[in-house]
Amino acid sequence: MKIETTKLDGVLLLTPDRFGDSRGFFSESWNKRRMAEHGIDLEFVQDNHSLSSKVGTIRGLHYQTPPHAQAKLVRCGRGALFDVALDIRVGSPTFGQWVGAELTAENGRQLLVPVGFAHGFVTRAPDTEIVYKCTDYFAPDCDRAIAHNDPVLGIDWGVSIASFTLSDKDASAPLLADIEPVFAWDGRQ
Ligand SMILES: Cc1cn([C@H]2C[C@H](O)[C@@H](COP(=O)(O)OP(=O)(O)O[C@H]3O[C@H](C)C(=O)[C@H](O)[C@H]3O)O2)c(=O)[nH]c1=O
Repeated sequence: MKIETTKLDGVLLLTPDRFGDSRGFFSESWNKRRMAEHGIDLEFVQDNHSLSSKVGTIRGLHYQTPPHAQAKLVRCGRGALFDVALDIRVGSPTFGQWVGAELTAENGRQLLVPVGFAHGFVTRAPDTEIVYKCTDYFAPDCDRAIAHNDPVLGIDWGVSIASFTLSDKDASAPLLADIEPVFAWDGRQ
């Protein structure tokens, strides 16, 4: 397992080992005990799986508010996507900053998105499937969105396309400056 830090505290890139043979490969995509040995102690309760047919489909940026805030461990099951985590912890030295990583079925990379961060992705291949683990259950009343094209955030999705494919919710999501602040930075670097 390779674990890489990012410029955002707690947002990690994980690359599980793959054991190849003449049939293909085997990989443990999540191992609670091994992750705890690396100081990553998360209790996942829900797995999500979505298919996005078109290149340039954006889902996000989303988060759930307390008491149902979610940390997520994201990977790509088929195709390719660019996954983004955005710091929305008020008082954080990296508030409003984002990091992104290309996750593909081929590279097997995973992005760990802690509580206090919004999450979104854009597809970079047709029929891309994302699978991710969540530390709390879906709570529609706590479901929130931030505009993928907020000019202050300046997220470079890395897909040159005339128009992205978005849900109505995402097409009308508020700017970061207009959301209700619900996460506070805990002061640890
Ligand atoms: C998130 C979720 C949705 N749903 C139902 C609600 C809707 O009827 C349908 C589609 O929901 P939504 O349009 O919110 O799906 P996405 O746009 O893929 O949302 C997700 O996209 C970004 C990338 C995320 O990180 C979140 O997990 C989540 O917000 O699935 C459920 O039944 N359970 C769930 O956990």
